[in-house]
Amino acid sequence: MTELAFQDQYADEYAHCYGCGRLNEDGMKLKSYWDGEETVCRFTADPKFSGGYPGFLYGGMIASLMDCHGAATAWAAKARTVQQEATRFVTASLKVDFRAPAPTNVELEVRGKINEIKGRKVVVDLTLSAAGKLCAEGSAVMVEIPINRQEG
Ligand SMILES: CCCCCCCCCCCCCC(=O)SCCNC(=O)CCNC(=O)[C@H](O)C(C)(C)COP(=O)(O)OP(=O)(O)OC[C@H]1O[C@@H](n2cnc3c(N)ncnc32)[C@H](O)[C@@H]1OP(=O)(O)O
Repeated sequence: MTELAFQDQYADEYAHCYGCGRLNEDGMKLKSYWDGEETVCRFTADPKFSGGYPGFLYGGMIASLMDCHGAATAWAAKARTVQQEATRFVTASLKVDFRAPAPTNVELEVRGKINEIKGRKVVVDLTLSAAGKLCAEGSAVMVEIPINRQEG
């Protein structure tokens, strides 16, 4: 059985994100899934995304991976909790602590854990690891777009 990624279940109008939109031809097309009570997203970064030193990822990309996986985790958490499809979550706040350099050309694992669900807000705790080593951790406040937001 092939499990559908969270991002592949977004409505078309919300599927254009550079990080995770399935309809963005130039994007990274990140995919997030449930793993028990946590969520997981795996991604191997091309060396062109290096930071100041060859072989290691630049910080903006680390934040981007955590951001997109956080938004997808919020979407899935809402869908699982209220048994009703959510619209799309946008990032209100993203905090990242960089604990160790993250390598390029190595599969990275981004994990999400629901910290709080309150109304349209979902707070997600996030980690990013490489070969079991923690490289970054943080949290994101994600807010669901109201259905009529685009019309206003
Ligand atoms: C950007 C959307 C455009 C239109 C949609 C087109 C589709 C796009 C689809 C793709 C999108 C692209 C995806 C991307 O690229 S997401 C990356 C970029 N992110 C954005 O562009 C988002 C810009 N910001 C906003 O649009 C608004 O500020 C949002 C929607 C986030 C909240 O404003 P809104 O007035 O709606 O909500 P609220 O004020 O009632 O707050 C609700 C709850 O959240 C809490 N909170 C809020 N901010 C913060 C904060 N900084 N720290 C901590 N908490 C914060 C707040 O206390 C409250 O919680 P509580 O007090 O009840 O506990």
